[in-house]
Amino acid sequence: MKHAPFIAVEGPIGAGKTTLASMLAEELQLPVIKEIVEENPFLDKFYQNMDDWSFQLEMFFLCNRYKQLEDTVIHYIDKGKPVISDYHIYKNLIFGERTLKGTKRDKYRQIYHVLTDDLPKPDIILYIKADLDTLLRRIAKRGRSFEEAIETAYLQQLIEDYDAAMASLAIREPSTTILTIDGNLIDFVENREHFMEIASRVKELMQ
Ligand SMILES: Nc1ncnc2c1ncn2[C@@H]1O[C@H](COP(=O)(O)OP(=O)(O)OP(=O)(O)O)[C@@H](O)[C@H]1O
Ligand SMILES: Nc1nc(=O)c2ncn([C@H]3C[C@H](O)[C@@H](CO)O3)c2[nH]1
Repeated sequence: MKHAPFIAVEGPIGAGKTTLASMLAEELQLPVIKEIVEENPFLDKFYQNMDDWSFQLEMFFLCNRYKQLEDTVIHYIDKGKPVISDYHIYKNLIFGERTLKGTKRDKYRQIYHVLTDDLPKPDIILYIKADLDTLLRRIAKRGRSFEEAIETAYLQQLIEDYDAAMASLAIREPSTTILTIDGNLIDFVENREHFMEIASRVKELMQ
């Protein structure tokens, strides 16, 4: 890889994206971009009633991430500096396709493409896969009260949506390297060797 890489960590809710991105940033001495969660005024309402709140929520996430990615381009990518993010804006489409219906979904798709088609794609995506039991355990461990209302069927659906989206991305974006991490077997939090294995794979990819 000749230029400074743009690295994104992806995976369904609670997979460990923020945790892994922060650990890698420290180990590899990279700046880290984290998604904004606590200031989101719609998330709580959305988990109580998805049909009523999905459009507001998806638009809020999209605008926030668009701004964050614009800043990332200005401060890092255009200056040739490597950076790691705990999400990729592509996740908006994964969620939007799942939570929106009918004309709102059509409008959202169009807005998504207008905003993002010319933005840089990550060079490396670390895709953390995990099964439903693992995700439910981690979401419970984190203990955000508004996430108690997450339905298992929704989470299971997202696991499948992520798998399909990553498979399609691998075909459409051959310049993005996707490194899949089995989040059920590889415990980068408790097992230092597991973490160092991931860190050295990323270092190799950055060469
Ligand atoms: N490999 C792991 N082993 C044990 N616990 C983990 C592991 N990865 C993450 N956790 C824990 O699981 C919880 C969720 O992790 P984290 O917040 O990093 O997930 P996330 O993918 O960023 O979530 P979200 O999709 O909501 O942004 C945290 O409490 C974290 O400490
Ligand atoms: N509907 C929807 N669309 C998104 O783009 C999106 N991104 C994150 N989330 C939810 C997952 C966690 O609860 C919490 C923190 O990641 O926010 C989303 N929900």
